Amino acid sequence: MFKTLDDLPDDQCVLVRLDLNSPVEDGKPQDNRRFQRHARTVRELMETGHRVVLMAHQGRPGRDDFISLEGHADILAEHVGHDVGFVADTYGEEALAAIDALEPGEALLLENTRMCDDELPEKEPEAHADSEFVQTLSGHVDAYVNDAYSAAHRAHASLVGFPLVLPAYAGRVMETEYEANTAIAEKEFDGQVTMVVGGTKATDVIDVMHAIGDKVDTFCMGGIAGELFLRADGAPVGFDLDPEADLYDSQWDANHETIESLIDERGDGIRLATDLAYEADDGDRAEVRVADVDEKDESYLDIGTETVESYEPIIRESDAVFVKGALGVFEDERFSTGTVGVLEAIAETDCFSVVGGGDTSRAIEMYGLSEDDFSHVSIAGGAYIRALTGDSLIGVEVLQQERD
Ligand SMILES: Nc1ncnc2c1ncn2[C@@H]1O[C@H](COP(=O)(O)OP(=O)(O)O)[C@@H](O)[C@H]1O
Ligand SMILES: O=C(OP(=O)(O)O)[C@H](O)COP(=O)(O)O
Repeated sequence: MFKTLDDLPDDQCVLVRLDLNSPVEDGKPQDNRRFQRHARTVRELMETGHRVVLMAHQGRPGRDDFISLEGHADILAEHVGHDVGFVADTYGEEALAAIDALEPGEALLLENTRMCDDELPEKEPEAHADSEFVQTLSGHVDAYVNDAYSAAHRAHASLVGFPLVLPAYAGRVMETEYEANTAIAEKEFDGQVTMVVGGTKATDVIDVMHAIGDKVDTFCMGGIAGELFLRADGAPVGFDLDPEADLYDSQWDANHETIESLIDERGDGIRLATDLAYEADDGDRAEVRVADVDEKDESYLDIGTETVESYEPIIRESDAVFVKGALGVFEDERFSTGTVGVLEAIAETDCFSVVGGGDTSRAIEMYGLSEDDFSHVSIAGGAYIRALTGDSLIGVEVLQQERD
């Protein structure tokens, strides 16, 4: 097990890794469950008199959601109930001066860790620990807290480097998500187990579908992942109309062999959409049967109504349902039918259910569903699905290693 905030000595300057990676609309981060959950860790550290230095990432370089964390500091402060400062620097002089000036009970958010060159390359923890980023920041703090369970599957510097250099602890979100997801991975179900797979990060899911396959009877597919499966099944869909967007093509290149072998192996255990929705010229939602598509000339933004109706009875007959990723662009009400239909079907049954993903779990409150209707709502997506396979997460592993 790892040490927690209960083991942290008094009066520390703590470097805390959060996961505030959020949906971005018009260049602004959108409030979501991640702020609310991490606020608990931050508030506890501030109110017990520590000096709190926060690190987090947002988006991926080159994407529209790769933005500064300035707006995140304001949203976090609202949830914490105390001011949270912001400095537009990751570990340069400005950041170090701001850290050194912190008073007990104050908190400061550093700039997007992915703006620092040392952060992103996936490397061994030892190599990250030697980086200038980790060595420099470590010299200005006493301890490291990792609260970012939902990013713990990534071997990035801010997640795996610091625990080798500083006394390291798990934050409250790390602790609760780890306990919940480990317990879920160990659960056995008598009846049908269904996994609803969608979202944009198809690679994260497809990577582990073989390993999860033992536990899951039926996969119901949607989102980008679902369209890639349709392509492997011979439909003329599942590629980028605008190659700049790169939602499909590189994920297809990386995963098509795995997808083809999954379809071969599992046959009917993988349910694909039979119809898809798109935006018609008049701006309304329109639907097309997959069998009638000769050539992809629309972006498909949701599974169709017939598909939702075919997934609902599978969910009603299940003992356990896991959701990873939205089945459509639910943020736009016209394309929320798939995601909301599936969530409502789960909410109406008393099956064991987990909804995962920072983005996907937002659909619950957006469409008037209650968190209480699900057994567990995780703010982790890729990390939770990996945990279900029983595999460890690198960010958790380094926290668990005892150091002198
Ligand atoms: N067909 C689609 N085209 C574009 N985006 C989609 C599509 N289907 C789902 N999405 C998007 O997927 C996002 C969630 O996916 P992802 O980031 O992989 O999951 P999470 O963060 O919940 O783990 C949602 O914000 C939704 O808008
Ligand atoms: O949002 C995240 O993961 P998720 O979408 O799987 O929940 C994490 O912040 C990891 O982000 P990344 O997938 O860009 O490495």
